Amino acid sequence: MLSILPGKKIAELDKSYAREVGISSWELMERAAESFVSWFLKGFSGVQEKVFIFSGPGNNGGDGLAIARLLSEKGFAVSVVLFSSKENSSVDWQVNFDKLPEGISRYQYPEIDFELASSAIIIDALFGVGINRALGGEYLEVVNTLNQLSGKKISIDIPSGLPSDSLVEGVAFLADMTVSFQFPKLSLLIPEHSKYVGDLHIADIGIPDSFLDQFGSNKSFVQASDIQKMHKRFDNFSHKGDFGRILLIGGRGGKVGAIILSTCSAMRTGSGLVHVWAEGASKDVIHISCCEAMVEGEKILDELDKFDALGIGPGLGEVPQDLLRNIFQSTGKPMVLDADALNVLSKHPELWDLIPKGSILTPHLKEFERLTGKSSHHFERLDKASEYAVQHKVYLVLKGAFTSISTPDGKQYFNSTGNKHMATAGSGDVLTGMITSFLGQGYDPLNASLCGVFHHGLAGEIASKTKARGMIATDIIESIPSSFLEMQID
Ligand SMILES: NC(=O)C1=CN([C@@H]2O[C@H](COP(=O)(O)OP(=O)(O)OC[C@H]3O[C@@H](n4cnc5c(N)ncnc54)[C@H](OP(=O)(O)O)[C@@H]3O)[C@@H](O)[C@H]2O)[C@H](O)CC1
Ligand SMILES: [K+]
Repeated sequence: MLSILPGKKIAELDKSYAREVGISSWELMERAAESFVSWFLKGFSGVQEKVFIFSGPGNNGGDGLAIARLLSEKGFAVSVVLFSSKENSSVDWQVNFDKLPEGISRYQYPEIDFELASSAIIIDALFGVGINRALGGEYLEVVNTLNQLSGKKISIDIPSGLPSDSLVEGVAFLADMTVSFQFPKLSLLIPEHSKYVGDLHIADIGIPDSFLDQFGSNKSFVQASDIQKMHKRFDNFSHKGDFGRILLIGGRGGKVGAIILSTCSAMRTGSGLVHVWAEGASKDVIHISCCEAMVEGEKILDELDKFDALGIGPGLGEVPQDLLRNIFQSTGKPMVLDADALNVLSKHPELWDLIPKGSILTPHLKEFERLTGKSSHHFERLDKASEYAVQHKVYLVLKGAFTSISTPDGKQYFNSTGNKHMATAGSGDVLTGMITSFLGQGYDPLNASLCGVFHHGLAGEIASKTKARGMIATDIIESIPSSFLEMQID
């Protein structure tokens, strides 16, 4: 798992890693440049030959110069635009400046005709994690101009102008793609910055996770290789009881569709037995839509002990708080709480400390706001999520791009799968079914949350390859099996 370190720790990280493995800071920069270039060649080989690199005075600018050299060696027509004098630039910038091959065109700002750059790929190497104030003067001027150009724009490490751990002030580079080194900076994961970041790619520069761990970050970025290890393995003698018996509670009135989505997704996630509590006419509809499920009446609420996990909320509608209170008091097992169950909790904070420890709450941003009040930005929301999880000893899954999972011990995990097409009705109900299913299969609440969120996102990515903007929640469910196949989970 990749630790997410604050920007101000990165210089320290570089220094101590270079010392540990006996390489120079320039060699580490070279690795970063090579990693960027190998990513670049996969997407841009033969597409476009002209590249303009805007290089600032620090090591981000130094990365830009090293990349200029490597791309020029690969046959691209590279130009660099410089801002500071050599002596006012970082040491490794100077080394890379001296290594620039003859064939690279050099411009000293403001002596550049932007007309030349307008048909090129623009690489932003103005500032990285060392930015310490809002853009001003010629940097502001150039970023404003570049932001008007229509060609492909790529940022190295972080779009220039974005601080690594706080909200942007003023102007920042609008990248189509950002290639961040080793781990994503926190700032790249928040919704307010999404228009600057574009598509995010993480470029490995060879610093092992275990080395990053020494820096004691409580935030991590979760990738496929982490998730693979969290899965339980079953064998040929496993029977449906081993895959868990779960109960889903919701689907009242006109919202039966929500609990059907949760039910079908729990089945597709591998649950052995899925029971659904529903009322009135909803029962028949559930039977018809998901014939593998068992539909239960009110009496089942007296038999909660026989279930390995509960998922409560999708399509539940307004219910008296006593329903939740009774459920909380009659089982100590962790459960998944979503949608209308969260709305009951928002109105009744007196229930918060009755929630069984280790339960998983899955609010989207609006539901989270109802629970904890308005936040002025996502950094504040993340802090509140962490506080809530610690205080009430629950897992708080805050849904959205890079869904975060806050834990009772103060850690925060960020998911790496999913895309914009998943913002569709019922997508959250699918997630509830998936997490409840994993919980019922005996995964601990953290692994159930991480695996649920990861496979939900991966299934969404797979479905959107053929459905794109037309994707609906059912398509995500249909792609859950492919997400297991892709990860070689049998
Ligand atoms: N492990 C890794 O991830 C590696 C990352 N690398 C790259 O290095 C940068 C960080 O480099 P650093 O030199 O620390 O910082 P910057 O390049 O971002 O620039 C800092 C310089 O800019 C000046 N500054 C700061 N803000 C402004 C501003 N708004 N306007 C003008 N100038 C500004 C600052 O100096 P001051 O004295 O003026 O404050 C600095 O001189 C990282 O992002 C990666 O790209 C390494 O290449 C390899 C390992
Ligand atoms: K940059």
